[in-house]
Amino acid sequence: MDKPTSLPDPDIEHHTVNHDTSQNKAIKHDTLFTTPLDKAARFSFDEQVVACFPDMIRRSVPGYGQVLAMLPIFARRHCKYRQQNERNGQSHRVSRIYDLGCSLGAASMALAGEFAAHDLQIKAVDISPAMTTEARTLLSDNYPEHDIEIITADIREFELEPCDMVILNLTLQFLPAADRVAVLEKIYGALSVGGILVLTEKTHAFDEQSDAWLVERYYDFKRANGYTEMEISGKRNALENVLITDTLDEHHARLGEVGFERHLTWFQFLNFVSIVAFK
Ligand SMILES: C[S@@+](CC[C@H](N)C(=O)[O-])C[C@H]1O[C@@H](n2cnc3c(N)ncnc32)[C@H](O)[C@@H]1O
Ligand SMILES: O=C(O)C(=O)C[C@]1(C(=O)O)C=C[C@@H](O)C=C1
Repeated sequence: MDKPTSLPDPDIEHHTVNHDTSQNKAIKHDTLFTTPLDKAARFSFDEQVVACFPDMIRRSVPGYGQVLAMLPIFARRHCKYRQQNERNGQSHRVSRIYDLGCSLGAASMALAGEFAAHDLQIKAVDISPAMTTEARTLLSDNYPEHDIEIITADIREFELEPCDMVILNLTLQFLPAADRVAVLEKIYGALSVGGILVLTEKTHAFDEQSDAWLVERYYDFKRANGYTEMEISGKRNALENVLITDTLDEHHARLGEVGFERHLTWFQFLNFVSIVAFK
């Protein structure tokens, strides 16, 4: 029997793959780590990663599609059209949402797909020009009527306007540990009362044995999605000191420290978690 190349993920087709095929671009299969690489080579969000990113993230992040699918559901409850927006010379009220570390804009697309164009203003920010160039094309091709701005910037230096929802989907883990509090403080300061931060991260467990079990089952997940031993170890090396995980407790402690009174883990799949923090 043929081995499956990926585990089924009920929501993923709708939220990522379709958007790429809509512009008749074949999604490149992730083959980045199929050949031995220089051990010192670091993972970076460059053109090569951009070309296969939808396939890579779908096969590498357990629950990615489910998390994206819940974003518009959370937005309906927490975005109350609080921000004033100028468009076509007219002023009206919208909900402002930030997608920080947007990559190809999958979270923004999940939101745009479930909201009328005039209800949302989305600002999607990423430090990688390769990502934002492609995201701009994808978003404008798929949602030409929506108010979505794709910005190339470092979220550590980027100023946030008042907003109702902030998404940090697998982004905080790529910031130097020392910079994480300041970014979360800025987000807390920009959110309106009633607004939310959705923080999704890869984590490690404090207890070594539990962590070893989670990591091994995560590699099993990758194997089941068609990755070879060489690909798994090549990516692990490349991500070392680039993707730096915290424990779930550290995330909650930090959210409390910056001012969020209530924050809860609403999703966990192996070592990947998503937290919602309420202002
Ligand atoms: C795993 S990807 C995020 C996936 C994306 N949020 C999604 O839902 O598909 C991490 C992204 O964070 C971006 N990033 C890393 N450091 C950043 C920074 N300081 N400022 C802005 N973006 C950053 C990377 O360029 C990369 O595109
Ligand atoms: O492949 C891994 O080990 C991962 O941790 C997956 C992960 C992530 O969590 O951000 C790492 C890099 C790519 O951006 C896509 C996903």
